[in-house]
Amino acid sequence: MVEVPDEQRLVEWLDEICRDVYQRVESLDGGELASYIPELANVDPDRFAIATVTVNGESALTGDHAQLFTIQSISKLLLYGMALETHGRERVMRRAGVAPTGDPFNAIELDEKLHRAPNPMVNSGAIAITDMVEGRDLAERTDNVLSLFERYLGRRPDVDQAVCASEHASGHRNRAIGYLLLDQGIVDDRVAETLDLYFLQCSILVTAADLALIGATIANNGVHPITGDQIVGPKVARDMLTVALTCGMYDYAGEWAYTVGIPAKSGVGGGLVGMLPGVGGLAVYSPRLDEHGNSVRGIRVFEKLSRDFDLHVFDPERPWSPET
Ligand SMILES: NC(=O)CC[C@H](N)C(=O)O
Repeated sequence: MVEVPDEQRLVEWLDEICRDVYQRVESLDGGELASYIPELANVDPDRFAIATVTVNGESALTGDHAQLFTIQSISKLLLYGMALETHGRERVMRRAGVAPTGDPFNAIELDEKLHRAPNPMVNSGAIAITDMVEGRDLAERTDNVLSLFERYLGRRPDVDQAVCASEHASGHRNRAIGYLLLDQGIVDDRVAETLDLYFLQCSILVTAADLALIGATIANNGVHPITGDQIVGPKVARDMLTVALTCGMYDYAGEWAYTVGIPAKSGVGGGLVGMLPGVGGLAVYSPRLDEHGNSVRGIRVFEKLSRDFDLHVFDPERPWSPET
């Protein structure tokens, strides 16, 4: 059983283990920058950050933790939480189920029997969920999304306009998904606007430290570790964690749940955030991706930490299991 220090020394310990794993993983230079959205290839491939924030709001930050990058698919998790809060589980479930697909995140795929997207973490489900953002027009709906992020981050985030324009220019597959959702009666008849909003949410700029804070909030039953605000209800946080564990890593989700066992969400911008329930959030930024669209170094950091410290949520030796 791994010995973890008490609350006072926890953050120092986290700092130490993150610095150590950072050094061990830094030399890994496999993977490619995402280029199907051309603007995403314009980042420094060597950037690397590891950030942790505990449920008490303490943080340990290593490497390029203040570097901004686009959140991409990690936004899907936050929007899913907002949809559950605003519309309730039943209405959300009518649009997106909770079945992992085993297919790439941008597969043009619907559950034809149930007339819904497979899950909210792949593009079809995410677009169906973004369609649920309330507001009379794009400006109002954008404002709602940015306000949601503001509650998690403690500041209103910026949007990378170049990436957003690039997504817009190259997003034909997402457009195809949007219109398929309309054809199936899953979304409302404002697909072009909803896609604009989806491109925008993916282009929101965050740091690894921001992601760790988001993770810590979700891991803390939806209570923000610093402001103490209830950002999402505990049941919604539970649903977010569950879907993150089963679907958060796209077609790598099964292997991820099996080997790493930490609810997590990745994005093609190179961000990866994991939630350790009751403990905190752990985030990595490194933009070189594997064939699934997950950060290569990000995966390695989580694999090592999970293995070395028994962090799998079902690990009987887990240092922070409820009974300890
Ligand atoms: N996996 C991702 O991060 C995908 C998000 C990206 N904006 C897309 O829609 O293709």
